[in-house]
Amino acid sequence: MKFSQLLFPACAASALAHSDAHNHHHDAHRSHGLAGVCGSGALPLSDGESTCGSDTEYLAAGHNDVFAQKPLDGIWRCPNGTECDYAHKHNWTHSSPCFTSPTTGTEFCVFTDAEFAEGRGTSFVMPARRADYIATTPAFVEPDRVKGVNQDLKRIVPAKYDMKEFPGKGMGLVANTYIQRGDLIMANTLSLMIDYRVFDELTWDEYAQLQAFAVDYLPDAHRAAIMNLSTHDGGNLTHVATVDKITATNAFDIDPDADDEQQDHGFFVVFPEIARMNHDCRANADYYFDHETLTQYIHATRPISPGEELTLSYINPLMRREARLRKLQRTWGFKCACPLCTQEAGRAKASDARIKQIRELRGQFRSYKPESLANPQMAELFISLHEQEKLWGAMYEAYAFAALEYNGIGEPWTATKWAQLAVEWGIPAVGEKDQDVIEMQKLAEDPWAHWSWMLRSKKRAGWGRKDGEEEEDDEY
Ligand SMILES: C[S@@+](CC[C@H](N)C(=O)[O-])C[C@H]1O[C@@H](n2cnc3c(N)ncnc32)[C@H](O)[C@@H]1O
Repeated sequence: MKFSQLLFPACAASALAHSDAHNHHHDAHRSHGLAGVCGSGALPLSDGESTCGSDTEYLAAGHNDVFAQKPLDGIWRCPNGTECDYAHKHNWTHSSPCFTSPTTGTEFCVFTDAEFAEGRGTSFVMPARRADYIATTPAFVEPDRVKGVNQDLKRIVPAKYDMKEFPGKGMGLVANTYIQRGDLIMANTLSLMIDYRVFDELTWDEYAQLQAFAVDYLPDAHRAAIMNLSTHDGGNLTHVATVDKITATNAFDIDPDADDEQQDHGFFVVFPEIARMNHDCRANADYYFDHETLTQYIHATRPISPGEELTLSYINPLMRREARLRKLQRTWGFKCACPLCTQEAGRAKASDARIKQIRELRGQFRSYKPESLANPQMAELFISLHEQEKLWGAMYEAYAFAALEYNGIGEPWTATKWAQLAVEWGIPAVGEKDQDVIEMQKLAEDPWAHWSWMLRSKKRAGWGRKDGEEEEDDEY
């Protein structure tokens, strides 16, 4: 799931898993000026337009290369100094209007490629340099990678769902067939991607205009699908204000990819078909964003019967009932009436107690200090608590912790069993490129060679420590 971190010790080569705020329906209401999903720390390397060195111009290069540099002699050079001729700017159908931030001098423009993904189109609101970087991803340069992805505007395979009205919730999606756990329900390339900085650095008039242009430049059917989306509470608004309400009600927060130089600035992203899914604290589907295909994937996290509503969790599901109700009311403006939020007091209390215990246990698993109490029995309890709580989207994480705990005391076969389950449940929930999934694949392949092998035992016994050396304070 996207709300926790399955953290591996800092000493291990494995990268960290998802950030707390990774790719979810936005839970910080941008118009209230709360920090966006990715914060707004100073950048080591800012936009080319504003702080690029005077003798060097940076442009996005091939997606695996970082950036090519153009010195004054006019020869494109890759970061390693060799000449490269692939640096280019994307040929956008539209690349205006623009507004400049008075605080940082960063210029934000609308960029639309109406031909993207077989003519579905896509729009960005961000600095030119960032849009050009995104246009070097495989979704743009290898169009076959996104061929047939969007079924909603050009359907050639039957939909697994219908749209219908749900009393008190507006429209929603309902399964029209039996869907197995792990099945793909739908996928969509992004329609509108907004750099979160615009909400802090531009005025409402400016950023609302940019959003409206970005929507208006899209091909007609696509534009109509966005303009039909819910504004949550309706109202008689101008076109610009309507678009702003639509993005606020329907956008997902998405973190930058690992190669994006502007790591601190996340995105606000709209996928109109996926946005029809309503919230449930124990959702039957989960989502992840793939930066190579610029596609959001939705998979079933448990078996779903025809007639069941298809749901996503808009918030971190590991919150107490009261906290969930408050968060959904404050950010989304509705009183949660999902089965978990409306169960009778005794069961709600028991659920809250399980959630508390899950959070405590996770703290133990994430620590590799000798005093951590984590052990395989606690990991088995962790799995059971996830099952009792119906946290299907997070099961892979529970299996992964069990794999690490068993491997950590030198039980390779049980560790492999849990690692394989983590992979099997992780792929539909977070995608095959997710670092946790990759780590579990490595563990299952060779538990003895994995960084976690005997790590708990070693830490507790103080193995590998020289006399007088302090136990390092692992930072997670
Ligand atoms: C992303 S949209 C979901 C689709 C929307 N129902 C529609 O008609 O297009 C989010 C909005 O749907 C409504 N909504 C989603 N989940 C809900 C729930 N569990 N209970 C009540 N309203 C809900 C709220 O108005 C929320 O602001």
